[in-house]
Amino acid sequence: MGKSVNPDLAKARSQATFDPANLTNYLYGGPEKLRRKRYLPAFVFKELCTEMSLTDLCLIFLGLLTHVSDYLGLTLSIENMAAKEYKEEGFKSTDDMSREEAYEESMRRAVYTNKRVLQLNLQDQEEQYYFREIFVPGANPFALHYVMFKDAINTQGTEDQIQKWLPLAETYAVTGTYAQTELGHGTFLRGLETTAEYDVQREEFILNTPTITSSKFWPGALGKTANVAILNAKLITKGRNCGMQSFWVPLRHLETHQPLPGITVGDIGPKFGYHTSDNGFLQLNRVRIPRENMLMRYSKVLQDGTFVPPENDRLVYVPMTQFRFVVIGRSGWTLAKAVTVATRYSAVRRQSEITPGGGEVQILDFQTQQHKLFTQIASAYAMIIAAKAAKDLYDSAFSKMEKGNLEDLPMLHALTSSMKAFNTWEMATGVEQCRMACGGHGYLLASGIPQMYTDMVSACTYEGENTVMCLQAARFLNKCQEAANKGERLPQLTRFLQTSRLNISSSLDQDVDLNDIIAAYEFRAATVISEANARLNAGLAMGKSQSEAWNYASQLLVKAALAFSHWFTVRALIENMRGAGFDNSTETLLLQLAKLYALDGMLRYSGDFRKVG
Ligand SMILES: CCCCC/C=C\C/C=C\C/C=C\CCCCC(=O)SCCNC(=O)CCNC(=O)[C@H](O)C(C)(C)COP(=O)(O)OP(=O)(O)OC[C@H]1O[C@@H](n2cnc3c(N)ncnc32)[C@H](O)[C@@H]1OP(=O)(O)O
Ligand SMILES: Cc1cc2nc3c(=O)[nH]c(=O)nc-3n(C[C@H](O)[C@H](O)[C@H](O)COP(=O)(O)OP(=O)(O)OC[C@H]3O[C@@H](n4cnc5c(N)ncnc54)[C@H](O)[C@@H]3O)c2cc1C
Repeated sequence: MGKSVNPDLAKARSQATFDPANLTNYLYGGPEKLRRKRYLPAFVFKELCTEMSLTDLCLIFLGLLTHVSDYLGLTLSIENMAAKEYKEEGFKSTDDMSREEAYEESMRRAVYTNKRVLQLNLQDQEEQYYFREIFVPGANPFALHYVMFKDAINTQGTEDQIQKWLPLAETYAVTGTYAQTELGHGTFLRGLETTAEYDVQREEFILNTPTITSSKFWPGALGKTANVAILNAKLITKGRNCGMQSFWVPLRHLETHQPLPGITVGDIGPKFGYHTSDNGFLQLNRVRIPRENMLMRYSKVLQDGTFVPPENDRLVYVPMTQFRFVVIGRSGWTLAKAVTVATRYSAVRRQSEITPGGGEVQILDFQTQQHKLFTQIASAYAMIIAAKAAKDLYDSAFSKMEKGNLEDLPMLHALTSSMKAFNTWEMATGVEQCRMACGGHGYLLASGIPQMYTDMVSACTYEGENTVMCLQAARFLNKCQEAANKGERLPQLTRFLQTSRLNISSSLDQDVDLNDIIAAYEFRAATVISEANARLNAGLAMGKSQSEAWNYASQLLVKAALAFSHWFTVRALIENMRGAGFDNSTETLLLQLAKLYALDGMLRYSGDFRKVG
């Protein structure tokens, strides 16, 4: 039975000047990926919410036959799925639940999806994500398990450790978390106090949180869900502090789920959002783990306690860099969801008149409403497309790193740090704009937008607080500026510092040329980076130390990192829209959207652009 679509919405859709399928296929990576994305959740959702009749099964089976090559496994597993095992009483909204009930509801759904992902043998990370996102729309109690816990094993573990631990994680024989942040330190990792002291007699590490501030605090799933942690601690061996290392630490008994001896663990309490994630605390009272539990891909502790340092002590940070890419990508999709809700609402909401007596109009007809929403549609596209461009850079750099070539690590760290800050701040602002564009109904939890905000705005804090991440990127940009000042060769990504010139051909009465837009953003970034460098050097000239001069210039350094990210985003958007092979009508529209995004950015940062002429 087809759902009836609101006539205003149907009318708005009928006026499209392009075929949405072209765009959807592009965004999801092609018709095949799109079909899988649509099919899997819809199929299993049906399994959840209705009694699966034999007729249903036959229809589905017949329907699947047309894709038998892809879905044979899925089809066959449907047969054994007919059992009532997955009959649920349907989904209950968590909006009216207590935090405890909401956690349990999310846990029920997450366990269900974990089982189905295994039964359907979904190997593709994206497909797993689509699947889970439909059933556990809020914070998933297994979020850390899916991402950072497994990534840490894969990137920090030896081959033997990966062979031993990854199957346990993949089959949920263990449920993991990534425990790094402490009550006293989240940003300043060199300040972490948890220790892992090597006992050469018993070839074990003794893990200890010696002070209240050293208690692990914030890790997701620590409160109730996880029974193992990848835990970061200061390694001490032969009396020497060897810096932060990662360890596989059992937390709870695998059968009883009770905390193990020496472990005090629990939930940190209510939060602004992420209510269905049990962020917790952990205290370790001289807990012993075998030497083999240190993740030793890059650094090692030999039986006699000798520490073998990594080739680059930043490699221990790779799981954070990897997860920053996830955040960069998901920020655009989060905004895309919010602006879809707000735009649809604006097509069906009739309020006030434009022409007196002319009757109430769709609020989408107000230019102010269009400005609120179309700029956010453009921003969502920009972030999604820039994230793809950044990921391509990441993949090529990461494949070099896996062969031992670490030359791109600084660029990668700078790119992930600045883009994570830029995208999450833009996402937070954009989602809130979409909420307000829906008036009172945007304030209802039923709109879905408030939870998107309260859950996802935490991404401005976790995985590297945004200001700190901008300053990290600024370290790299400032070094490049110093090299540019000396006429030295720069990494490809920052060569514009030496070449950018302001030779804009567009004049105000012409339709702006896209190349001029890229040139303007490039020149703005080069100018702001150069100004930050000049302020730093002015601080040094005033007799300040390097660190005092850095602090003196830090506000400009943050601006430099954001201007760099903005340029990277505008360039990626325009270049990808031009080169994507769309039909004329779609390409015209997308380039119009790219111009809207870029010109809106110039208005929002008009100070920078006026200053650079
Ligand atoms: C809206 C979208 C949401 C999407 C969500 C997606 C999915 C949902 C699922 C899960 C979400 C749920 C929960 C979220 C989980 C969150 C998990 C966490 O938060 S884990 C904890 C994260 N913590 C941090 O990120 C800590 C940040 N701090 C640091 O990284 C460091 O302390 C530092 C700020 C970088 C400072 O480091 P340090 O003091 O050691 O050194 P510096 O002197 O600053 O730098 C030295 C040198 O090292 C380089 N460097 C630093 N880090 C890295 C790195 N990662 N990679 C490479 N290089 C690095 C740095 O550049 C310096 O180099 P140089 O300039 O040459 O000297
Ligand atoms: C929802 C959520 C989930 C999380 N999940 C996990 C997890 O699973 N595992 C985990 O280990 N951690 C987790 N965290 C912790 C998170 O990683 C930290 O909160 C984050 O790293 C920020 O550290 P902090 O809280 O100590 O803030 P602080 O660093 O204390 O930041 C406070 C202020 O100080 C400023 N500041 C700090 N250092 C500098 C500097 N050098 N220069 C200028 N300004 C500075 C910041 O900009 C900020 O304005 C989570 C946090 C949240 C909110």
